[in-house]
Amino acid sequence: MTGTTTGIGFDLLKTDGRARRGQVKTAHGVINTPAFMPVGTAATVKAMTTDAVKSTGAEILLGNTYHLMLRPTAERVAQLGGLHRFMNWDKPILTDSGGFQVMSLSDLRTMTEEGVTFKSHLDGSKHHLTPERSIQIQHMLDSNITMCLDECTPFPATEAQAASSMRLSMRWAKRSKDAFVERPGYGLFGIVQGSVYPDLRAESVAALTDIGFDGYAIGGLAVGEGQETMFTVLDFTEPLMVKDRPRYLMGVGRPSDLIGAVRRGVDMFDCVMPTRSGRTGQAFVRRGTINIRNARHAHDDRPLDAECGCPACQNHSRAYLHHLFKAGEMLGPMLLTWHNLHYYQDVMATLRQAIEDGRFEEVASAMEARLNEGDV
Ligand SMILES: C=CCOC(=O)Nc1nc2cc3[nH]c(NC)nc3cc2c(=O)[nH]1
Ligand SMILES: [Zn+2]
Repeated sequence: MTGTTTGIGFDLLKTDGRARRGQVKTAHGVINTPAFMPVGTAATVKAMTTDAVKSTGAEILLGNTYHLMLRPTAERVAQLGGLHRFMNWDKPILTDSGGFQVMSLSDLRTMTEEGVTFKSHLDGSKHHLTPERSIQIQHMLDSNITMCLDECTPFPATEAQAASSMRLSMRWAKRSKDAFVERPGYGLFGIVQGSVYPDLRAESVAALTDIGFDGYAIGGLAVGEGQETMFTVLDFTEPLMVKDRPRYLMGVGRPSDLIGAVRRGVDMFDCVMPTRSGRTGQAFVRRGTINIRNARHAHDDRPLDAECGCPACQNHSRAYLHHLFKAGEMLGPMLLTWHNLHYYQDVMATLRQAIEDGRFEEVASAMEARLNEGDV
């Protein structure tokens, strides 16, 4: 393959159908895949200490370039030794390029061939984000896995809109690659775009593969298209992707999304669902979801999930968690966040083991059936 970077190692240990069991090797340690990455937006996984995050089984965190460039700035984090030291997380970190969050969080932004100009949602200050600047920021953060600056094509988009958006992202991918400083144990991922159009997705995969990246993310999904469409796009995109590099599906998802995407050959995931919804009182459990604020939990002495080894399920009842949320106690969001992240890691560990044992389909379909049992 032309121009392959060698920063990040990837071993494909076993496959079972299209499901893959592998290991991503970085300067800060190994990531067992399929892997779920908790989102650590502003150098913190909200409501969790880094020890707590480690106890859930997470082996890699996601940091957000957009937030960190605005506050405390990449220069400050670099001055303090990089993001690992700044937040006391010594395992791998993946940072996003900022593109997606600029479009979803900032106001008054303009996109040009050069990059994106926007005003901070914090203080209205003006900022420019180009592929070169995004790569430089992620380098200053000492990110193990850097993401190209891309444009997440909005959904829905016409084929013409999706084509021009994807082709801009491909030009930015080349500029990102040219700006990236190669280091052993550090890598750069390209991002496949093309919306729901097979020819555009194929063109994007070919363009990125030709440039050569340590891994390939699948962007432009989990943007309102729905699970069925997302899986259809994976069905015609994944077979075109090289097998010896990790695949990363951004912004995904609920447990059923994770299971279906692992079945279709995805290795890495990130999503705010377990943390964000944990803070609002929604717990993900093996049989579906529980909204702990619902009155029916007020006197329920059972744990959220009897099979869960997390502190919330080991030490507390649903009634107690219900009380904490009703009382607005900060321990409520902490415990539900902890539970959700622990459960998400249990889902990934179960899928990894199932692939190793050659029982993926049996295990995955049993998990999917339980998720629909309801009456949790
Ligand atoms: C986070 C890793 C690096 O991301 C980027 O630098 N760019 C990028 N982020 C995305 C994030 C997404 N979240 C969802 N749903 C919640 N869909 C997403 C799609 C994209 C995308 O197409 N590009
Ligand atoms: Zn639990």
